Parts: sequence; C-alpha cells; structure tokens
Amino acid sequence: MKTIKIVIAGPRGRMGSEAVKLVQNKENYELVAVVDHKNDGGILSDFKGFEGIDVPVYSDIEKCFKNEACDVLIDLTTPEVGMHHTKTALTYGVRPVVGTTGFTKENLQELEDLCHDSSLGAIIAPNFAVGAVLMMKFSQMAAKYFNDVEIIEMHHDQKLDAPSGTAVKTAEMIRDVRESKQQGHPNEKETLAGARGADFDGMHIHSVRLPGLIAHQQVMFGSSGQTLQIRHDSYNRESFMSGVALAVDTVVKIDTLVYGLENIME
Ligand SMILES: NC(=O)c1ccc[n+]([C@@H]2O[C@H](COP(=O)([O-])OP(=O)(O)OC[C@H]3O[C@@H](n4cnc5c(N)ncnc54)[C@H](O)[C@@H]3O)[C@@H](O)[C@H]2O)c1
Ligand SMILES: O=C(O)C1=N[C@H](C(=O)O)CCC1
Repeated sequence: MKTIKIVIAGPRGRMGSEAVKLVQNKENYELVAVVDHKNDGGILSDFKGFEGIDVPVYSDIEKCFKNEACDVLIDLTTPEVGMHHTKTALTYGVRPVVGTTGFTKENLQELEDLCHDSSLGAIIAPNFAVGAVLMMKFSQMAAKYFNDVEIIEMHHDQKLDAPSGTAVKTAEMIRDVRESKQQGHPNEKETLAGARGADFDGMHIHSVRLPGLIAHQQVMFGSSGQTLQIRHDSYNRESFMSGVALAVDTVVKIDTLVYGLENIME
C-alpha cells in the first residue's frame, strides 16, 4: 500500500486533534507537517497533548508546501482560512480534503474551476459522519413524497457558522427533488425577527446552539395527518473519522472537485 503523505491544518482544534490521531494510527498515512497560526518553526510536540509527534509546524501554508513533499491537505479550520488553504493546496499540486464548513456557492465554484484547470481532485464534505450522510440521503428520498419540511440543526455553542454546512447540504439535496414551495401561511408574520428560521427555497432551517451538544440534526416532514422525522446524532468527533479516511483514500485517485461524502460512498 502506497504511503499517503498528509498535512493537517488546524491540528489543535476539536476536529483537527482527532484527525492527527487518525493519521498517526493508519499504517499507510504519514503526517509530514501541520499548519497552525501559533508556534511557526516549532514542532507539533511542543503543544500539550501531542507528545512524541515531532513534525514541523508552519503558520504560512505556502512555506509548508514549498518545504514539504505531500499528497493531501486535511483542512479543519475556519471558512476564510480554509478557503485560502484549499486554493493554495491546489496551486502546489496538493489534493485537499476539507471538513471546514461555511464555504459559499461562489467559493465552491472557484474551487471547482481550480480543480478542473489543475486536474487535481478535492473533496469538501460538510459532514464526514456516515450516519449523517444517510440522514441527508433519506431526507432527500422523503422529500419526493413530502413537500413540507423544516430542518433543525443543533450544535455546540463554539460553532462559528450558522446554519451548519450539513443543514445547507441537506436543503440543497432536498431542493433537487422537491417541488418548490413557500411553506407556512402566505400571510404569516414574524413578531420576533428570526422566529421562522432561515429561508431556503421556501423551507426553513433552524439553528440551535447549546453547550453539551456536539452535532445533531432533525429533518421534519409533514403532510395531512402525519409527520416523519429523520434524525442523526454525533456524540463524539471520532464519529467523523471513518469519513475523513474514506475522503483521503479517494481524493488521491480523482481529478475533480467532489462536494459531499454521499458522492463517494458506495
Ligand atoms: N465536515 C465535518 O464532518 C465536520 C465536523 C466537525 C466540524 N466541522 C467543521 O470543521 C471546522 C473546525 O471545527 P472545530 O470544531 O474543530 O473548530 P476548532 O475551533 O476547535 O478548530 C479550528 C482550529 O483552526 C485553527 N486555526 C484558526 N486559524 C488558523 C490558521 N490561520 N492556520 C491554521 N490553523 C488555524 C484554530 O487554532 C483551531 O485549532 C469548522 O468549520 C466546523 O464547522 C466539520
Ligand atoms: O462541530 C461542528 O462545527 C460541525 N460542523 C459541521 C457542519 O457545519 O455541518 C458538521 C458537524 C459538526
């Protein structure tokens, strides 16, 4: 099995630290460097919790790619930083696996064009948990039969983006099959701004943020006399790692942008 050389951006984050463990534990993965806005020029083991992992730390991703031969970048940072990292990776011939959420439609288009021009693969997955991907697919199936749907996503209160990437992706997948409809009463009025959540093609997305939560989503469908609820819960961040590994193993074999893990799950 060929070794896949990996750089992780955001290694000290909630997801990044789990990704470091994944890469350390997989026989054919090699962590060659990390990108962190602190400790430029140091080594990862300078940080508490990473004892024995003596790979270089770079704050400048360009410098990292100039100095280190690598195949894949795993980015788990913030939307603006993640976009910069992803574009830079493609410029240096490195294939990105992006878990960072909050990318805009325009961001995705720009990255798709970059992948096309460079013939490099990239995978952007708003949710790496296999159960969450199934929840999205089951919701898409249900939307053929139920026109009315509300998406309730629930996350920890340190999350920066709302709605979640998963909720946006779910809404996009539903939109692809649902007959467009403005839901609720035509004369409904919010007496408190935001009460009906965000509007996506006439369906509504509600974002809950609470300490104690990790990542959860409930998709509620309703029609005369019945409701259907499809729910997924991630109780820890290990739940995302088999999806990260699938994305790493796949990205080295493809030459286009893939948006969503459902497109590479068999
Ligand atoms: N796709 C998925 O399955 C999935 C799952 C969980 C989280 N996420 C997303 O992943 C991202 C990270 O989530 P998190 O909970 O780990 O957040 P976090 O805040 O714990 O981690 C983000 C890390 O990025 C680092 N960072 C910030 N600026 C940087 C820079 N310029 N260079 C390098 N590193 C930098 C921070 O130091 C921090 O350690 C978010 O966008 C989140 O929505 C995706
Ligand atoms: O913890 C987060 O932040 C998560 N973000 C993703 C999203 O925005 O959909 C997925 C799960 C966790």
